[in-house]
Amino acid sequence: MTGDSGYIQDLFDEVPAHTASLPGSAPEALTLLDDWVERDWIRALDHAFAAFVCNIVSEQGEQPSAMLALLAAMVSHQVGRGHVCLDINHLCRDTEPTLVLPPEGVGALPADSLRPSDLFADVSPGELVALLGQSSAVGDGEQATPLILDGSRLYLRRFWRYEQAIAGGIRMRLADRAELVDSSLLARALDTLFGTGQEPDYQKIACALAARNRFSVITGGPGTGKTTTVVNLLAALQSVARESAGADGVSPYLRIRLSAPTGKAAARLSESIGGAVDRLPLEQLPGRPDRSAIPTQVTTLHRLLGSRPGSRKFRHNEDHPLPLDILVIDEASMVDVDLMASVFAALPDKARLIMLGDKDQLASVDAGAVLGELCQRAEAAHYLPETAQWLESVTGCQLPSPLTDTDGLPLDQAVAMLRKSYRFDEHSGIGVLAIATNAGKLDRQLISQCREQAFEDVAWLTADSGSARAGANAPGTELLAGHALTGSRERFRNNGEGRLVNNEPVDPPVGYGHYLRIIRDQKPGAAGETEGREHWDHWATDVLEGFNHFKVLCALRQGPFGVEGLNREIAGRLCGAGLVDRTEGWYEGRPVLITGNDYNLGLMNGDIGVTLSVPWDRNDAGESVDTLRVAFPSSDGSGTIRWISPSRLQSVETVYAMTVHKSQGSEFTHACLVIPDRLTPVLTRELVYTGITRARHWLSLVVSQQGVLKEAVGRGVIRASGLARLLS
Ligand SMILES: Nc1ncnc2c1ncn2[C@@H]1O[C@H](COP(=O)(O)OP(=O)(O)OP(=O)(O)O)[C@@H](O)[C@H]1O
Repeated sequence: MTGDSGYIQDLFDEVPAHTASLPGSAPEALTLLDDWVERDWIRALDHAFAAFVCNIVSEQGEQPSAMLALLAAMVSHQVGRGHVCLDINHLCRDTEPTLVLPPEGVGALPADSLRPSDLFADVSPGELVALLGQSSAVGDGEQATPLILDGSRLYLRRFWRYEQAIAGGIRMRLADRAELVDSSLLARALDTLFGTGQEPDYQKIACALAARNRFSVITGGPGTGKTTTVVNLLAALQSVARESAGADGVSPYLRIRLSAPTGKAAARLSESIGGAVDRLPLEQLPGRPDRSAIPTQVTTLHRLLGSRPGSRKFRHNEDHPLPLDILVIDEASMVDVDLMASVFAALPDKARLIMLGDKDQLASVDAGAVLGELCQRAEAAHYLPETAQWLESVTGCQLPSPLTDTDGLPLDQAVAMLRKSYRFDEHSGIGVLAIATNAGKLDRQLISQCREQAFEDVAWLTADSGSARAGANAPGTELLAGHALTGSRERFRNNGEGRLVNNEPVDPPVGYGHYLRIIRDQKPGAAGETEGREHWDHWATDVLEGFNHFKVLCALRQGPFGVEGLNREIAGRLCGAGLVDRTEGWYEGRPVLITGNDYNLGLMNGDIGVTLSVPWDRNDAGESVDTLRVAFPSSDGSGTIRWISPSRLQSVETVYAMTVHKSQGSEFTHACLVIPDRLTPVLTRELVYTGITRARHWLSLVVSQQGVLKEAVGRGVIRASGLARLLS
C-alpha cells in the first residue's frame, strides 16, 4: 500500500475498454436501457419513462434521438436517487459519479460492454442542451411537456413544479415583512429571555431574525439549542402579540403548530420541548403570556396536512388552508420537495414558516435537499448592513463584521445559524469529530487521538475486514457482536466511569445486554398481572428507553459490515449469552423496525418496537398464557404504549443494526458507527456526520480501513437542484 490515495484507487474495479458501438437511434438506446434494467442499474420505471417520451414525440412527427431516450431515462434515474433534476454539465464532466452507475455491489462488466461514461464522452453540454431544446418533449414550463429544461438542468415536469412552488412561497414571504412585529416590544422580550450583553448570542439573534420574517430558517449542529431557541422565539412572539392586542375580545394569541417529518422526530421534539416551555419566565415577559399559548405537542407533517391513505393529495391545500399563524418544522433536512411544496400550498399567505434543522445532515431520502439548499450561505451569514443594524438594535449584540455583506441576498436575511454547542464542549470527541467531518478533514492526528482514548466519550475499535469477509463468527464481526452485547466500557477511558456532562454525572456506556436485562429483571410479577396494564406499560416504557441507550449504525445493508449480516451476528451473540432464546422469527427481546407505513395500525415507516411476552391470553381452563406482543411508544408523544400482535405487522425487520439513513431524527445515548471496509457511493461526509451526531454521550467507531473513513469524509454529496438559484 502506498498511502491512502493509492489504496483508495484499488478499492474500485478496473475499467475494461468497451468494443460495442454507441446506440444510434432511440430503439437502440431503449435496448441498452433494457439491459441496464436487467442488471438492476436503473429502475424499470426509468426505462418506461424514456419509452413514453419517445412515443409522445413520435406522435408529434418527431424522430426521437438516442440521446433523448438516454437523457429521459437518466433524469428519472436521478430523481429516484434523491436529485430534483439532472445537471447536464455534471453529467458530461463526471458521468459515472454523477449517475452512480454502475451501482454499488455489481460485478465487473463484460469486456465489450458500454459504460455510462462512453455514452456521453464525445458530446459537450452545449450540444446536449441544444439537442434537448429542439425536442417537442422538452419545454420551459409554459407548455405541457414531460421534461423541462432550465439552463443546464433537466427536470421531470412534476419536480420542476415543486421547486417553483417552494421558491414562489419563500419569495412571497421574504418580500412581505411589513408590520410583523413591534421591534421595541420584541427587544424587551428578548432581553428577558436571553439577558443583555454585547457578545453575539446567536440564539437571541436567530430569534430576532425569525420574528422579523414570515419565512425563516434556523440551522445548527447537535446541541446548539435549536429547541431552546424556538421555544424562546414562540414565547417572544406570544408576548408581543398579547402586549399589542386590543381589547376587542379576540384571542390575542397566535395559532402555532409544531411539526416534524417523521413520528420519531415528532416524539423526540415533544419530549424536549415540554421541559423548555416549563422553564420559560413568562410572568416576566411583556404581556405575561399564558404557558398554554406555547404548544408542546408535535405532530407529523403528514398528519398536520391531512394525509389520505392511497392518495398523494392532502386534505389541506390552497383551497383549504391550515388554520394557523405560525408553523414550525423541526428536522427540516428530512423534508423532500414534494412534501415541502404541499406545505407551501396549505400555508395561509400571512402565516409564518420557521424551519429548524441541521444543514449538514443527510438530505431527505426522496428527491430534494431543501434545507441544505437554503442554508448554502449560512456559514458566512451575508447580512446586509441594514439587517445587521436592525439585529443589533433589537438584540444589543454586536455582529462580527465578517457576517455582513453589502451584496447579501434576500434569503440570507432570513437564515440564522447557531454556532455554539451546549452539549459538546471542546473536550468532547463527538463534538470535535463532528466539526472535523463537516470540514472534510479527518487527519491522522485526530484519528490517533481517538485510538488512544484522548477523548473520554469516543472509543475506536479496529475490525479485521479480511476475517469479517471470511464469514460468520470471524474475528471482525465477532468483535462487533461482542461490542453490541456489552457496549465495551473497557474501550473507553476510565471504563466510562466518573464522567460529567454539563456538571451532571453520566452513566457508563452500555450495549444491548442493558435493555434485555430490563426485560428479564423488571418484568411485572403476579401483582402486575392482576392489577392492570399500567405495570406492563411502565415496564415496556423502561425497555424501550433502555433500547435507546445503544444502537449499531451502518452505512450499508449488505456485506460483513452491513445491517443484514450484523443483525444475524448480534442476535446469535445475544442468544449465546442467554439473553434471548432464539435468533429467528418472533421471540421476546426482538427489536423491530417498521419498514412501511401502516395507517390502520397507526405505525409509520421508521417506528421501532420491542417484542415482549405478556400473560394476557387465557387457555380453555381460564388460566393465563404467555403471548408475544410488540410494544411501540405512542406516536403522539404522550408516553403511552401501543401493544401490537406480531401477526398484524406486515413490514418489519430486526433492528439491532440499522442504517444511518433510517436513524435520522433519532438520538442514542451510545451510538456505534460501523464504517465498511470499502468505499461505496453512499459512504459520504454527510453520512459519517449524521452517524456521529446520533450519539448523545458515547460514540464508538468501528473501522477496518482508516483510508476508507478519511476518503468518505472528503466526499460531500451535491444534490442537483435549482432552488438556491431560484432564490438568488
Ligand atoms: N443558551 C444556553 N445556555 C445553556 N444551556 C443551553 C442553552 N441553549 C441550550 N442549552 C442546553 O443545551 C442542550 C441542547 O439544547 P437543545 O435541545 O435546545 O438543542 P438542539 O439543537 O435542539 O439539540 P438536538 O441536537 O437534540 O436537536 C439542552 O440541555 C439545553 O438545555
